[in-house]
Amino acid sequence: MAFLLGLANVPTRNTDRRRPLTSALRDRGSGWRERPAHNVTKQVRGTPASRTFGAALTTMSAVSTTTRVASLPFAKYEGLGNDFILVDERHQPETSLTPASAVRLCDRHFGIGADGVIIALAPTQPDTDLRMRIFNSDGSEPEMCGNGIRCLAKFLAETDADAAPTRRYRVQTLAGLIVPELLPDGQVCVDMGAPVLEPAAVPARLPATSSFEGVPVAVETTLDEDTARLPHPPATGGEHRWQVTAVSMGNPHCILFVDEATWQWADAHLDAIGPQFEHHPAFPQRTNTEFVQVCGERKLRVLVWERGAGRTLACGTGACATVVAAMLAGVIPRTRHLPVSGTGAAPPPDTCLVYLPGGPLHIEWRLRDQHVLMTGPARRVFAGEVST
Ligand SMILES: N[C@@H](CCC[C@H](N)C(=O)O)C(=O)O
Repeated sequence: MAFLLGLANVPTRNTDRRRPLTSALRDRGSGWRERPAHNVTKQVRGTPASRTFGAALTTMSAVSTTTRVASLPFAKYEGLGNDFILVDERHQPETSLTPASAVRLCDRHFGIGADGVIIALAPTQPDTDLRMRIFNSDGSEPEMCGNGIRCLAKFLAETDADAAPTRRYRVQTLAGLIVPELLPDGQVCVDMGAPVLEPAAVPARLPATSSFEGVPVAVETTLDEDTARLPHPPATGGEHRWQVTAVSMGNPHCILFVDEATWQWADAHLDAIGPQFEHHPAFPQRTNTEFVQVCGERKLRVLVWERGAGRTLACGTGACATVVAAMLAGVIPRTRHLPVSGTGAAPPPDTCLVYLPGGPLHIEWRLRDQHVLMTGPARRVFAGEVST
């Protein structure tokens, strides 16, 4: 409540000089209404009576200033419409924010509005530049966030006014070391590490149906357990069985390859069916869910329901997990390009285009080390200060 009062009383200061805050908010449709700024100055210029009233307001404002809790500088970024509040706390090893404050900041009506809050902290491991923590908009803490880490890299470079044409950051996350790199064209390429495929490690209570390099994997496994409770597209007459592939990119993903009609049905009913997959007993730590349609050679169209955030416009870890699942399931080929001696030609990478509602991501599942590389945009929307 203290936060809400603070937010109502204190005009947010737009520290991004390039753009007025209110126009940025209006443009992005953030749902944050423009509040009248302190109009005390106007009132003190009126009649003696209103001058007194104005003076009283000034005092009230001063009182609320002294009782107000800390003001938190932030910047809001988006990666394909997956939006985050970025906070720089690299001067300390632990964050001052709590899951509850993250929920309030992410609120699209009473807060700044975002899918999550990302905090940059001092590193606690050698050979790393910083530690990242992230809270989903429901206050839960995921292990990783693909779009978020691109936003983090841009935020760090812009905060530090880093003019270097390329910049790599070695970021400590709950999913291990992740390395985003700013490219000269403004995009960010992230080495997301290798996927985790063993069902127990995803974690998913699903039987292994196949193996990949000696590791058991749950590929296109029927969600038998509780199938009756899951919704079914009407066209299937209730006989539909959901086939899922479980992949972790540090965080769990449940990937479903569906036809056009089912994709459209899932899109129309996502708010109802998303939570049923997210909380399905086969995923003991809940799951992100991707409904995927193959829409061309090495092109996938993905609808996302995120654990802890609901429907989002994009999910970077989801796009990576989807490409891994598609190659494991043989939905798209994984070409074993071996360098041909003598030609000198570099083998074409196993790259896919993943179309999310907010736009496309380039994803490569690299043969050399099984790492997944994700390339896409990240952009500052506005910056300001908010009382917490
Ligand atoms: N949008 C993110 C994923 C954020 C975390 C996710 N909601 C979870 O709980 O695992 C991305 O771009 O990867």
